[in-house]
Amino acid sequence: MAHVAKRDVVLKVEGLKKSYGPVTIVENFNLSVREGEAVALVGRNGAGKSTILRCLVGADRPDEGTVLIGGNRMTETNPAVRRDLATVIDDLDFFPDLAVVEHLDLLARAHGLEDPDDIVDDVLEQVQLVQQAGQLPSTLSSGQRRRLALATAFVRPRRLLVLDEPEQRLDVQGVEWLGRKLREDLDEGLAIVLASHEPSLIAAVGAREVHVGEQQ
Ligand SMILES: Nc1ncnc2c1ncn2[C@@H]1O[C@H](COP(=O)(O)OP(=O)(O)OP(=O)(O)O)[C@@H](O)[C@H]1O
Repeated sequence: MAHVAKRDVVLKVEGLKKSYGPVTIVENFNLSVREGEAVALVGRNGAGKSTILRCLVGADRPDEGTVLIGGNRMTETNPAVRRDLATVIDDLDFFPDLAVVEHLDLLARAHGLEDPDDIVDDVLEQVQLVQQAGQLPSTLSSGQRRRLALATAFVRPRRLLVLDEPEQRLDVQGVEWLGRKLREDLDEGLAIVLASHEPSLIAAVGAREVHVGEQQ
């Protein structure tokens, strides 16, 4: 069904520039993403997709340009930005002595969810880690660790979800699940930006493709 109401812009990036030493990786990058919209950054290895994502989430500081999330300027310390933004861009560092379920429980409570137990159970089921709920992160397979990383984003409130190659190390069913899950998030009004090399995921999510690094 077409929504008549105009959807809010959740992410606005203007004039982003990032160099490492003398090498400019990204220049004059602009992006606007509304509620219920997904954008996939695509392009060759080294094109600058992760660099852009790192600037969006405050993990790296752009040399020029502005990043607004929910109308607030991106700084990691801004609580309004942190409330709106869920992100999985690197392999997460987990607490070595906290079990899978304890990680998710901690995050859900830290974000003040009313029913943390229900949400944690639900997400554990979605990422198929129910049987591993009591295991420590070091005992998980690499794909299971990836699922736990994704679960940390799904267990908390969010308006904007930023994911860097979320398909990494997921099996075929996992990639299919992720496509459905992101589609559901979009239907609930979330905005999503991902970098991906997996056309089937981009298609399943219905993401608008933005090509990075092709002007050089
Ligand atoms: N901290 C850094 N110092 C120097 N160069 C860097 C740094 N981080 C990234 N680069 C360089 O910036 C370029 C863009 O890297 P980036 O990780 O953004 O690419 P990408 O599009 O995400 O690639 P991939 O598809 O391989 O993940 C690469 O040439 C990389 O070597």
